[in-house]
Amino acid sequence: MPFVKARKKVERSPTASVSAAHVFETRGLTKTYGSGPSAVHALRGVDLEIKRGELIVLLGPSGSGKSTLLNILGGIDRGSEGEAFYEGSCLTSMTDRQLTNYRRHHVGFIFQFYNLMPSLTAEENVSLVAEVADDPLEPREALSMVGLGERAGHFPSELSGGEQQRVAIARAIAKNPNVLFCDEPTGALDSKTGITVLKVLADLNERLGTTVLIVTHAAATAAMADRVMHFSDGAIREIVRNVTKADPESIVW
Ligand SMILES: Nc1ncnc2c1ncn2[C@@H]1O[C@H](COP(=O)(O)OP(=O)(O)OP(=O)(O)O)[C@@H](O)[C@H]1O
Repeated sequence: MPFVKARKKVERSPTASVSAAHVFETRGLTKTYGSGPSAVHALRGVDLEIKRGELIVLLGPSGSGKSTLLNILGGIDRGSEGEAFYEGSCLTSMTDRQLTNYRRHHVGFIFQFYNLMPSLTAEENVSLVAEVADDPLEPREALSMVGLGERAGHFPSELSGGEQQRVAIARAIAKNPNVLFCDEPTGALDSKTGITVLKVLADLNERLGTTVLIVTHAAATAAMADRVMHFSDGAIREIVRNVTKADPESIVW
């Protein structure tokens, strides 16, 4: 029986809220950069619903809007029109302070480049983030969860690319977030190391019930998802539900 975390309460935005049946919901979400003839329509009216504990993979060509959606759901960016809800609270109308709180206490980010501090050990890198969270995991516990408990005292330069990415994952999960946003988490890794990293993400999703969203160009990753959202030209063209989730190790790359 997987251990499912108690959900933390998000600070309510003063405006509309929907029922919190889903961890995320968007309605007619658009994002336009610039204006006039040079405007870029990164999102053209996205409607989606994501349930708690789902593992979602977002696929699509370069420039189709995947990272833009991830950044808006993660509170890094704001939509132009439409609405995005987290646990029933409207992200699109939160103040900057509320969005900062949301990012700090509810979400973890993993990017292609690990952005570890080179002068700090793995444990110190994880501690930095855990210090600002309100219900953090012990840094060593987070490192153990990604299989690096024995490497806590090592510096990034002493770790392989895959190990550094696992430290970055430990740093993200040490906040004990409800949602993990992963933007090309295996983009800088060879396929074997990438599979190790994907396995860690699948394991966290399974064991902690953390909702995981993965943006990737590696189409084979789709097999490990509950649902796959296919993007094209700023819109979701198709959503495919997998009957069974594949173990990342069984995926043929
Ligand atoms: N800050 C910005 N200013 C102007 N245009 C932007 C900005 N950020 C993104 N865009 C544009 O928005 C569109 C969607 O970008 P986005 O990064 O979401 O695509 P993506 O599907 O994640 O692409 P990739 O797979 O290459 O990362 C692209 O045309 C991009 O150039």
